[in-house]
Amino acid sequence: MPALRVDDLTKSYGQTLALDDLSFEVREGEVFGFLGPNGAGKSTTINVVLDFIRPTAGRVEVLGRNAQAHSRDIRSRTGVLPEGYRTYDRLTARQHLEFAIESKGADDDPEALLERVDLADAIDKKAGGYSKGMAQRLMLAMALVGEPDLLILDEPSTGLDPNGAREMREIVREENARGATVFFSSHSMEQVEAVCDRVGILRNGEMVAVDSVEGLRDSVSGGTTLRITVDRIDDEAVQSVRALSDVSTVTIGSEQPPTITAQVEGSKTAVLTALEDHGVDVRDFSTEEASLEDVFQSYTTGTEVHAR
Ligand SMILES: Nc1ncnc2c1ncn2[C@@H]1O[C@H](COP(=O)(O)OP(=O)(O)OP(=O)(O)O)[C@@H](O)[C@H]1O
Repeated sequence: MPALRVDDLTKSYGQTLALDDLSFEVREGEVFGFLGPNGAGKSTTINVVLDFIRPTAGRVEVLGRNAQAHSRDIRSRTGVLPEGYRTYDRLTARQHLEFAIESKGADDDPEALLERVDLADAIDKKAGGYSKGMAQRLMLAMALVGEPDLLILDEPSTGLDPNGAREMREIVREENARGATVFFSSHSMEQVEAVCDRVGILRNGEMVAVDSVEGLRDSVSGGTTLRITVDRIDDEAVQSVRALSDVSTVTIGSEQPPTITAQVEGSKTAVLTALEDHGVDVRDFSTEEASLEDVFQSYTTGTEVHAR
């Protein structure tokens, strides 16, 4: 049984088609990154999953139950970090957590939860005085109440500094190790890379790719970029590199000493050998994979992106 199953989900807001026949699954026990640019439909999907909004068409099952018919039961087994801040200025962190613990019928210790998110020092301070990052940490602590089977985190790194973002990733790993399925949305490939088993990329309300980070990288990178520093440019040598079946693009840099840059799908040695066979001296070479941001860009803008 998948932890989350979305089937042919469509959501229109008047003329705006926010979700267009969207289907995907999140497996039980995995960390799934839900990526997409602004307006792609991530929050809309999460809001349907939690039954905060109703779909125009389609079906969603969460933890094996229909999202609309069993929303109360689903919410009691799900921890949610919503988009934006929903803290109450006049309540302290302890009071926020006591409220969350009571409404879930859980027995967590507020202080222990706040220690996990590094906010224990502010336990009795009112949330009105919190920074954005502190409010986000408090929201995360509230999501952890009751050891949920499913954690849904909408843009969890919002407002967090690099330390906070790292701690958030650690918590995701800990929760996953405990057995929770984690579904989190992000604009940033970098955020999901470190923790996700699989990533789904949403664009204009449609899933354009679902794969492991490695799989996504392989699918768009067009291979590896091979950058070779040579003693001189020899036209015939360059032609022989272009003629190799594994090589797609070859560009020549005008700096001194000159460089030849080639997109290579297969053997890099064949490229070096082709140059050397024409008497060109290879002084140095380096290889680079496509960055994950390149991968994301290629899926979400439609432009072809090669490894840099
Ligand atoms: N309440 C609403 N009324 C009308 N249109 C809406 C509403 N909520 C979302 N939309 C539209 O639906 C589309 C998807 O929005 P959504 O907020 O789900 O995207 P998102 O991927 O979460 O974006 P972001 O990363 O900016 O949070 C957008 O075109 C948005 O303008």
